[in-house]
Amino acid sequence: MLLLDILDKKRTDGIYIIAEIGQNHQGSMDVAIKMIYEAKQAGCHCVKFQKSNLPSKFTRSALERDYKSKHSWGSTYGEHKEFLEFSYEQYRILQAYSQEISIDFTASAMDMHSLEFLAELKVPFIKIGSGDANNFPLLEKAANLGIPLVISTGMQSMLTVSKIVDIMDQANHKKYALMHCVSSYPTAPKDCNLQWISILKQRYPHLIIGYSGHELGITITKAAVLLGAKIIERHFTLDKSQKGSDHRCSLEPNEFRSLIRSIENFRFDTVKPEDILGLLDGGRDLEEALDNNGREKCILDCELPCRSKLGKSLVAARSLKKGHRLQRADIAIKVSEPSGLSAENFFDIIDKELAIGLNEDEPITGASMII
Ligand SMILES: CC(=O)N[C@H](C=O)[C@@H](O)[C@H](O)[C@H](O)COP(=O)(O)O
Ligand SMILES: C=C(OP(=O)(O)O)C(=O)O
Repeated sequence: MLLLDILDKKRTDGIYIIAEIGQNHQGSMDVAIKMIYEAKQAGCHCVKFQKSNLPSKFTRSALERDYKSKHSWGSTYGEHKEFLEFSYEQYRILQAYSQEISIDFTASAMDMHSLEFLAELKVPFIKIGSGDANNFPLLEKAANLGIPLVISTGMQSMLTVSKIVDIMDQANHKKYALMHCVSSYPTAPKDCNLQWISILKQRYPHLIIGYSGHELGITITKAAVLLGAKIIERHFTLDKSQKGSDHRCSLEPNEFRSLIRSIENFRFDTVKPEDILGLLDGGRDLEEALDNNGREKCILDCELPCRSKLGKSLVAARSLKKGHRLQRADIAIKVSEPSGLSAENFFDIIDKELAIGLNEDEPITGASMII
């Protein structure tokens, strides 16, 4: 399998292409099957879905909040997500069809239950999306399962990235890649910060670095490959004009085909940014995408809406009394409404004493604890 060969450094010439079907299937198995077929025809190596167990990923109030958007499939966010979620049985059908036509099949594990389910399905690798890159217990568990991982780093600081690497090291897990990603839909060229691919490569020369892009078009993704990204993930759609948050920044089958054809014709390893502009005949957009203004990887302003909608918080895993000292099992990591302390603080609050009682799913904030 190409991805494993890339992770094992047995192949330095191939680029692994993931078609992120995500929730672009509109809740329809027929559409999902057609998308898998089209992704295979376009030359993609893998189709990827997003698996959530809704009460594990979201607090009750996050599921109950109104979701008024032209992209909404329900009146609450929970109804919307329920409409787009395939069952375990449906996943098995999609996996079997992918096997039949020889395309890799996987999903992002968006909570512990989904991680366990995907491990049971024996997918070739599990994706950890940007929303869970700071979900350290999920990363620990995934690493300890020994399954190859592809971990996105959107909405995260460099400090969080270094913690991800520490967690993988502690578990002695070596089969994983980090994806440069900006969680803004679509990402404006000036926010793409493609040079962070080079920075990740310099900082972690032993790791495979990839790119999960949300920009419009394919030129910036081609530049990511020239900068050394070995795994490419783009959202896939049959028609960009459809209802749904991700269609606009997705690629249609012909665009994927054209991206893959270009990548196959690249005959260089890593190219200097100044040469990429000439090679790709790039204009202003590419220039902006390649310029990170000397910035260290950080959480970008354009990512704040996504972080506030889908970023994970620390919440009470069960009802807890005032005065209780927090233990690992007391803390769950969920999308919470309102939000609590950001998930990357998980280890910092263990053993802290609660200043107030908390009900299950209530956010844990600075004010919840005696410091
Ligand atoms: C951060 C993250 O999970 N992002 C995912 C992957 O890129 C997206 O596909 C979201 O699931 C999608 O944009 C959510 O849209 P809505 O809120 O309309 O269901
Ligand atoms: C959120 C996801 O991806 P990314 O962060 O790479 O966009 C995902 O794969 O579910």
